[in-house]
Amino acid sequence: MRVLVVGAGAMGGYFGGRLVEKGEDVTFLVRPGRQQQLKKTGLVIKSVHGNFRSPVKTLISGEPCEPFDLVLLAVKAYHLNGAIPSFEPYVHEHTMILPLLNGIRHMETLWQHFPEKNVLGGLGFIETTLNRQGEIEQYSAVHDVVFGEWDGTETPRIKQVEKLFQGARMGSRSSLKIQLEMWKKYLFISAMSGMTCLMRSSIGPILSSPYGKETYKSFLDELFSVAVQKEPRLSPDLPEKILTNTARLEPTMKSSMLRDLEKGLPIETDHFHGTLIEWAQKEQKLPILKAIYSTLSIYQEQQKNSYNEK
Ligand SMILES: NC(=O)C1=CN([C@@H]2O[C@H](COP(=O)(O)OP(=O)(O)OC[C@H]3O[C@@H](n4cnc5c(N)ncnc54)[C@H](OP(=O)(O)O)[C@@H]3O)[C@@H](O)[C@H]2O)C=CC1
Ligand SMILES: CC(C)(CO)C(=O)C(=O)O
Repeated sequence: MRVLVVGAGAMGGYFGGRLVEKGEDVTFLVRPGRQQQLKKTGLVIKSVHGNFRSPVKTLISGEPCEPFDLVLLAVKAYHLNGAIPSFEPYVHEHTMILPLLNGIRHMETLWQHFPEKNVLGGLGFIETTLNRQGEIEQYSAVHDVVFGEWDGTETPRIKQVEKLFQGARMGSRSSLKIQLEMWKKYLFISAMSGMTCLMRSSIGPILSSPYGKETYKSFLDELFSVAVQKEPRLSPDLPEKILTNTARLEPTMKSSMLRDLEKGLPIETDHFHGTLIEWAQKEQKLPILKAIYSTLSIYQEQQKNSYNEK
């Protein structure tokens, strides 16, 4: 299977790199800066599961290339609109697009540009970031990809994707409930990114702080109250379950949004928190969600201004 990884960043670089390590036919669609870096150093993964370094095939949008069988989409939500025209020419009738972005709203964006049958549902569970040298650093035990048909059916092409990932140094599984799994991760990550960025801390100290757990649960209840209107199949005990699972994480675990914020990079708060506020009913108060979104919007404005000044 010919694979195009769109976004050779923290997550795309990691999973794409693991496929290269397995010997799969992988090309990375990159912009010129990242291409230079990859040409110089190769793709470098520094991971708790073992390091890897290798030259990789890169493609700059516009260069001629046959369409791919699978597009592994791993850009940030705020880059999606810019990225779509750059990989569109390499998508044909039978190409599967597997988005690994956090959130839900990117699905609507993809359906506006591609036939629905081309787009799978997907998730990446991993804690990874790019360091100053453009190397991929991966920290905790989890490093899994989950994928499935959006309509929950079992298809031969999903079996092909299963085969692609099997034997690579990473976890992978298909899901017949990918919509629900994406919603659950969306609530989990909205809560985790919101709380870790608000409190500027990894998860352990937040949950053991005086009102940390209580605030976390109230925040999850707010997020759930909006989500369940869009996806009524979500179970009422979901906030409690997410809190329990969050408390089991390594205490040092940070959200990728906090890692980006610490580096002064843009963040996905519009995609996570802003979307939920937009989807809420007018009468829903959502005090914690609005406080977190406001806090992160201030950061976002300051980040844009400091970037413009450079
Ligand atoms: N990092 C993590 O631990 C996890 C992240 N996620 C989710 O995965 C998604 C990606 O996050 P992450 O990997 O951290 O992001 P990164 O910023 O590390 O990587 C994104 C990459 O996309 C590239 N890119 C952007 N636009 C284009 C384009 N038009 N053409 C080619 N490449 C492009 C950027 O390249 P350039 O160098 O050119 O800017 C960058 O390297 C997000 O939705 C995030 O929430 C989910 C689970 C865990
Ligand atoms: C919490 C984590 C690391 C889990 O995959 C994540 O999705 C993120 O920070 O973007």
